[in-house]
Amino acid sequence: MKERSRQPMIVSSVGFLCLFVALVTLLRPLLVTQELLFTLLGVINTVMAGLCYLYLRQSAARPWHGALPLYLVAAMLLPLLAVNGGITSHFILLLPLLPVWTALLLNARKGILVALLAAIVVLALIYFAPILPYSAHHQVSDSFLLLHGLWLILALGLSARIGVLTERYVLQTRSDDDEPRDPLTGLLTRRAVVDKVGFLLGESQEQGDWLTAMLVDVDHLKQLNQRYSHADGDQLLRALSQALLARTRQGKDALGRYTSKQFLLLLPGVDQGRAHGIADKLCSDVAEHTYMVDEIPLQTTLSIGYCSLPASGLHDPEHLLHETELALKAAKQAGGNQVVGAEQSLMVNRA
Ligand SMILES: Nc1nc2c(ncn2[C@@H]2O[C@H](COP(=O)(O)OP(=O)(O)OP(=O)(O)O)[C@@H](O)[C@H]2O)c(=O)[nH]1
Repeated sequence: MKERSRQPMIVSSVGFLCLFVALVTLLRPLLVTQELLFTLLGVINTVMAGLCYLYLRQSAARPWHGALPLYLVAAMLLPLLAVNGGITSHFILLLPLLPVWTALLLNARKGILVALLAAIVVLALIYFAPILPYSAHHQVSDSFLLLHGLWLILALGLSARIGVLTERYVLQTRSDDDEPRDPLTGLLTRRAVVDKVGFLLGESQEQGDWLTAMLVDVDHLKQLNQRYSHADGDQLLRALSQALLARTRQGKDALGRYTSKQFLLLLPGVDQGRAHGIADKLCSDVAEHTYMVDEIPLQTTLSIGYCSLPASGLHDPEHLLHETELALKAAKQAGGNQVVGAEQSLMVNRA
């Protein structure tokens, strides 16, 4: 999902939610007789959504903003379900919208997680049906409740799948110009390249292939900045990012500036053996190269940590990035100018 376009979508969806809840609260008593309690809950929900909307409109984008509307909906929906007959409540029909909405606001993996959580809520509502207030449990059979629950769980599964397809469509149709770029190097920003980890991991698992994540750190940049100048350091970072970019396969690999002096390279279809070869070659090429910056010959070295995950097994993006960071940490601790793979780094960290 696009970093820059997500915030307006979050704000407008919370605004829409606020309007929807306010209208239902106002109009529903005109159409059906209902307890005062529902109007009260509706008013509370409208105020909550309104406050969230005002907050989102006024504040700068934050990484957790995408999750805010989802917490809001959970805070609105769960009390309504608890007092309005649980699984037989018509409010439950809103539940299958959540996974696809999560995929749009966050990512498809979180959408799948929300679908699982919602399925647990459905099962809990079936279990607690006899004690829920206003429950239609006494008017319907247990088998009806189970069938209704099954239908909802299927709808949640379908919604999660639509979320996955939507995310894939957006990522595939996004042109390079739309991607958020780091101003110094022109590479993808940290957020944009981390977004790609989940997408590429999902693709490699579907295709039964490997995915390698490689973190490349520039050694002793502080020393170089102090000896020459920060501007020279900037130029060196630019030259290194171009050297890395030249090694990526267009339309396949992804490269971004992960931290100020670290680059994240994502290599789909590359296993441990190939990853080690690529990293070794990169390390030695950079160490042997002399970069001309303002007519000053500069030399530097790189430390590289990588982690290659096979298609088998359940992996998530956080796990892949964590293992890669550990591998890089091991390479730095061993003195820099070297390559460490995740398995090696685990051995180093255990020792
Ligand atoms: N020129 C330049 N320097 C940067 C940039 N971002 C961070 N730095 C510098 O990178 C240095 C990082 O310092 P350290 O964390 O000690 O890392 P290091 O000097 O590379 O040492 P090791 O990581 O141990 O090899 C600091 O001096 C920062 O000022 C940047 O965008 N441009």
